[in-house]
Amino acid sequence: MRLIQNMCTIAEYPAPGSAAADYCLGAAGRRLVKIAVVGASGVGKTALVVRFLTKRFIGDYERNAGNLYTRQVQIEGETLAIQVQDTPGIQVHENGLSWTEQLNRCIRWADAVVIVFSITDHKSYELIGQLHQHVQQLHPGARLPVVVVANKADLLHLKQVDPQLGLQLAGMLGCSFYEVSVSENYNDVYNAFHVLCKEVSHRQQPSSTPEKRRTSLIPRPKSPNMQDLKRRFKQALSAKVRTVTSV
Ligand SMILES: Nc1nc2c(ncn2[C@@H]2O[C@H](COP(=O)(O)OP(=O)(O)OP(=O)(O)O)[C@@H](O)[C@H]2O)c(=O)[nH]1
Repeated sequence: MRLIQNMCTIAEYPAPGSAAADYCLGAAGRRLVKIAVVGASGVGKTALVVRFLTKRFIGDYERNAGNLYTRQVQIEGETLAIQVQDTPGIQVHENGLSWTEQLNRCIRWADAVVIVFSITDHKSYELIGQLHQHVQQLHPGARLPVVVVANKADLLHLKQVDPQLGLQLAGMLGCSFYEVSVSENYNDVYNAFHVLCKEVSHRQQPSSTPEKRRTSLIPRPKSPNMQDLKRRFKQALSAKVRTVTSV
């Protein structure tokens, strides 16, 4: 759903690489992490995004047209600019899921994706596998970091999905998993985004991989200069002459 009282919307569905999309990076010279939040309708995507951005739970929204929000996050001592793209709920039709061009553009734009389902809605859980596959298909050649979030953990009396199933599925897909109640707990929401930002941040710094660090610490042998070579050649020659004379 769409937040009635807009806070820090920059643009709606920015084209990748557009001025709006790179606003944060350009303005502050910070590294930028772009996150898309996807899932079925009504699972709490907007509530999750708003909670992450403002720490507040606001239960009153309009239907989502897809807003882009921004904030800054400290990751391992560095301040990163985070852009979070809220998306409209995935529509399920008789012949499968419908992927709008808007949604595809968002997923292509993103460095990482949050897939949300609600423990009160089994159908929203059933979409996760397809959603994950679709996300990876739109990023051929690069495995995009994805976190699976099971929301509405407070509504135990309406539970249709055991969060344990979410954990298992996320494990099978190679994703992190968080069970949250957006309405009751800020920390879990923050942690889900934080782990994703950290993963993206590490990927953006290929030079800081342990392998690269290790090689950069090994001193390169100095190539001998011509003077040095001449000196060594003379030394070797005179030693040979001495040996020959002494025979
Ligand atoms: N009890 C409870 N309600 C929640 C929670 N998270 C969201 N909701 C409510 O669930 C409803 C749907 O939340 P939204 O954030 O609008 O869901 P959405 O996924 O953005 O929905 P679409 O825009 O239709 O795709 C709202 O009434 C929220 O207040 C939660 O953790 N617990």
